[in-house]
Amino acid sequence: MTPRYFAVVPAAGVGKRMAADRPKQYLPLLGRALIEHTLERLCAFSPIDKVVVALAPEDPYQAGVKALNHPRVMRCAGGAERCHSVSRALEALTGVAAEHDWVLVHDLARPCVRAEDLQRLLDQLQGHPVGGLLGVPVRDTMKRTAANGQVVATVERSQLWHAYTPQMFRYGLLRDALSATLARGELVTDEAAAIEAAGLQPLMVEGAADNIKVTRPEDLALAEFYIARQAAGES
Ligand SMILES: Nc1ccn([C@@H]2O[C@H](COP(=O)(O)OP(=O)(O)OP(=O)(O)O)[C@@H](O)[C@H]2O)c(=O)n1
Ligand SMILES: C[C@](O)(CO)[C@H](O)COP(=O)(O)O
Repeated sequence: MTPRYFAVVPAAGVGKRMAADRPKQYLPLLGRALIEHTLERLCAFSPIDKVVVALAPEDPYQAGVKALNHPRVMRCAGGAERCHSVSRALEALTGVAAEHDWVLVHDLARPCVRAEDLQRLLDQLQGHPVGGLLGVPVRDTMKRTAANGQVVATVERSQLWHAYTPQMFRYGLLRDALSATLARGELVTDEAAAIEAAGLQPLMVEGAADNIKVTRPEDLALAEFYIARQAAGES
């Protein structure tokens, strides 16, 4: 049976590292809240049937967000950590997604994601037994330090990647791997880590480096720069 595609969007963070007057998903980006950009891109990608957005239960800002009223958007309550928010969004798909359907987990905080990268993920994972994620190769020399800041090693970088999102896995596999991880009392910062903990190997799919996560204040200007470059047709 042809699998369907669902997006899960963790959007319940408080943006501590942004140190702004509101959660970063509601900060202006080119005149619109950041959340509008990310959800608009996901809703415009036609293979995606539904977008489940995990929001903070007490979030007073969501009322003004146009994209949250898109017919394909569902909302659910997020959790204390990103992995809890993802787990709750997967629960919200119970009875909606079939076990073999694909779930693309994408950070709300990544508004620059390109449609061509979403399509590349679908194309390259179509027949893959596990699933995978977008990422970019590390470009700098990588060092490991001790707690005191002293460099203890140079890490061989030819097989090192920055893990990005979306991270795309079969619904049943991701749900079970993540719930097993959480049941062990472990926290993971991405979905691939839960899949790896289940002894499986996700496929890394190289994507555009401009699919950045807006984390710190300077990232807002960077995201605006990248979105403007994309609009001008620059790769
Ligand atoms: N309990 C949480 C924490 C984070 N997120 C979401 O996970 C994505 C990536 O997390 P991050 O960039 O760390 O966002 P914040 O947790 O808000 O940032 P900070 O760590 O600086 O507070 C964001 O879209 C964020 O909204 C979430 O849904 N639920
Ligand atoms: C999922 C992620 O964006 C992959 O790099 C990253 O792990 C999120 O980390 P955060 O600390 O929750 O932003």
